[in-house]
Amino acid sequence: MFFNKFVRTAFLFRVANSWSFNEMACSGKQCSELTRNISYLSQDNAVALDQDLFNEYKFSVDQLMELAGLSVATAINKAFPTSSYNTALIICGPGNNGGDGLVAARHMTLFGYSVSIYYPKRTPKPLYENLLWQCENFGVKIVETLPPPNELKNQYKILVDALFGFSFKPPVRDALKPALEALTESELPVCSVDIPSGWDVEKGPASNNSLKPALLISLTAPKLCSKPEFIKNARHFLGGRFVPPELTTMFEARLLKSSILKKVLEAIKDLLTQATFDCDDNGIQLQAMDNSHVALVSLSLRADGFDKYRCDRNISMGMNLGSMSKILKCAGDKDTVTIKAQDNADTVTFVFESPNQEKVSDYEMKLMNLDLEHLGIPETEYSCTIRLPSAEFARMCRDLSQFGESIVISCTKEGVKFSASGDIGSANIKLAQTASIDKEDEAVIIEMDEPVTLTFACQYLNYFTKATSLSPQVQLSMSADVPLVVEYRIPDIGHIRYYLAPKIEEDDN
Ligand SMILES: NC(=O)C1=CN([C@@H]2O[C@H](COP(=O)(O)OP(=O)(O)OC[C@H]3O[C@@H](n4cnc5c(N)ncnc54)[C@H](O)[C@@H]3O)[C@@H](O)[C@H]2O)[C@@H](O)CC1
Ligand SMILES: [K+]
Repeated sequence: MFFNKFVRTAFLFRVANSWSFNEMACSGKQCSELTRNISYLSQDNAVALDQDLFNEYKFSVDQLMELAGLSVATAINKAFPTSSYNTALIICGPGNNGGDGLVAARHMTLFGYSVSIYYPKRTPKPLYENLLWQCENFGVKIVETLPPPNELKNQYKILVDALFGFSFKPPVRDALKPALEALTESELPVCSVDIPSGWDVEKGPASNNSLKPALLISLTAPKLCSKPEFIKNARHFLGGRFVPPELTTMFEARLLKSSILKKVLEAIKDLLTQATFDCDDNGIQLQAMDNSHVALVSLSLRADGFDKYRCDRNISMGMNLGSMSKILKCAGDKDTVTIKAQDNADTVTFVFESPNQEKVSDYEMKLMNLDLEHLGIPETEYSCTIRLPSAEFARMCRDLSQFGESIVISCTKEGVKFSASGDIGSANIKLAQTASIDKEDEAVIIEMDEPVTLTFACQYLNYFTKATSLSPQVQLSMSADVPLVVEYRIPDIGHIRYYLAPKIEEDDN
């Protein structure tokens, strides 16, 4: 299905959730700001989207056309109000673009315009015939012969270009040339429906003589020719609410158990007050220095570890972890959690569902603009790696921190020793490699190329052990003069790693 592959982008969110039109861009400075991150459809994609709307989403042509025509009339009324532009000529072509023009004619009449239609090549289908019939009954004048282009401005204040839409293939055939000439040569402001007629749907205007619309109303989604470099000073609106809101989400990650996310947050929130979650096809990454710039936290959650994961475009979401933690506290441990975001949005949504779906709650959190500070972590071969039960490590760090501010970790052939000393005395805990590994989770495994002894701040090790509930084992990797890595592998989904620089031996004098 084309939709699912392609069209979950920002602007569709706007289409689905806004009124029947949205001003996306206008002349001057605002233009580039507002259109900067918009995605544009190629001609093939526009046709495929059209088919999806009919076939997958069961819209009827008249339904879409009615909304399209209403949004065209509404945008025109906004850009060219009846107070100054009370007479309009709508030039309708043989296809659906022309049909949009016929619908717009009816609505514009109701808005107070005096509307005429030029409809030279009528397609004998009940849809168009009925629309034309309705126009006549609404008092819309039907023009059979076009006056020369230079005389149009004596009779009309604006022209509406409903001649060709996204199915146009240049060059224009002779029968419709006069209609196009009227649009390009009249010197009246032209309001183009979906595509400025005569333009290449993807490459824009063919030459300097091509139509220069004053207003463009893109329908459903802007096509490539509506990029700012082509439409220059035209005002640009997006019309039509055709897209189911569900499809407008561009990022969605779902975990059957919210407890994993809660635990992840518990494991980082004392070290970081805010952090950026970088999401792409592969999953979610977070990398940040702690508040005092001593330790580095690196979190990786793989896409395949989620029960559902979709990320149509890379996004970075800056989050306040205190706020996120408050929100996650509202989820029951057995609740399913879904994180959702729209492209370009300034909020992220957390949805919690109870196991039997009887309770569904959603929480929207404001995102933050954080400076991205990506630190390359070099691949390092470590002299020692020690794997031990995470609960054991937590307990040792807690116990030893009663003796002093630092813990010395010393890894030799005999085993690994954790020690601390201070005013009340000293403490040493020695662990030897487990002789036989019956239960992997309880094993102590030491791999050593060279003995290493390093000193670390207790406070940070204790922060790291907040991740204990994420994994039964923890791995410590050490080499002389490089940061210690404390790694917790989160089963089936990823890992959290903490990096901490060793303390330099203090000179007693
Ligand atoms: N899918 C959507 O999202 C919607 C599409 N709508 C409208 O539908 C339009 C597309 O409609 P259609 O596919 O019917 O196509 P068009 O309205 O773009 O025009 C096709 C007609 O123009 C003729 N034509 C093509 N190239 C020509 C040339 N070089 N010289 C002379 N005649 C030429 C074709 O023979 C055909 O009769 C859109 O641009 C939009 O305005 C709206 O009605 C509703 C929503
Ligand atoms: K058009």
